Amino acid sequence: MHLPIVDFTSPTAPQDFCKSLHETGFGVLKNHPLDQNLVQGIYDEWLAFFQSDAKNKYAQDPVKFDGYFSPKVSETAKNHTKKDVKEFFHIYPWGRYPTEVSDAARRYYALGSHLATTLLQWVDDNSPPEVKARYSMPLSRMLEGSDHTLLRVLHYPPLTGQEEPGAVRAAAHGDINLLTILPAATEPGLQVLGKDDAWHDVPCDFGLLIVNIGDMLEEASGHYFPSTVHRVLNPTGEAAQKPRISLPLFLHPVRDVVLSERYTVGSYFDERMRELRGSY
Ligand SMILES: O=C(O)CCC(=O)C(=O)O
Ligand SMILES: [Fe+2]
Repeated sequence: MHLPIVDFTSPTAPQDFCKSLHETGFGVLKNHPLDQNLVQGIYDEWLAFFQSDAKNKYAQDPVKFDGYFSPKVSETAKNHTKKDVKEFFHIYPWGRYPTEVSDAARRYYALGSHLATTLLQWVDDNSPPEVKARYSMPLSRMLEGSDHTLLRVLHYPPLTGQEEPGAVRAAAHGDINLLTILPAATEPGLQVLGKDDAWHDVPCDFGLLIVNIGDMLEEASGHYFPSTVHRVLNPTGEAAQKPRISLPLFLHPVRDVVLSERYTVGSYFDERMRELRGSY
């Protein structure tokens, strides 16, 4: 499996990027407009936040889904039984936001959402006519007026050796949403499952932006754009002593957007949530 690095500023970027999304479910961009200093600043201040007790003031709301998810309540991926070795904070525009950090993550949320609109326009423009005919509205408009888009700040703590056997940083899963954008994390570890059934490292040089198709866009495109399974492996050797921070932005349309003949965004999401609960 080949994951090409597409130069955002190249005249052929939209086509190259969408070819990669179609063939692998992933697209990797360099020279993109999201400011690296902003991303680095978020990594630094949120690592300090996760290393402090302040996080416990923001315990997650089980209904609204915002706030701090400790390793004890962290996710179990679909069809897995062990909890991932991670903790995270969910940022929504209407949700809680720690006073201990600057507004950088909020600014990133807005910039990332704006870039996602451009990328969805690229996807729309480069969908074959029979795929495009399936979309109930232009893809870039699917995010309009939505406050369901989620910025997740993830902290994978250094390994202690006390982890439950078989538990990993992020077990193999597909993302539920439309599209995910993810700046290269502070450490490697992200892998994607190829059509060859083998795991491949996703390029992780600092400054790259990784974009992947979620289940909702797979459904809306009649599977032309695949939502590819990915995972984050536990590091070994010296790297096991290092924390890892990552910052996925999960783009979510409003609930009444029609994805396909079978699903709206709302009915799709509810079904996936029921399945997830069933797997606990
Ligand atoms: O931490 C990463 O690199 C990826 C995280 C991820 O796939 C997720 O949270 O859905
Ligand atoms: Fe993911």
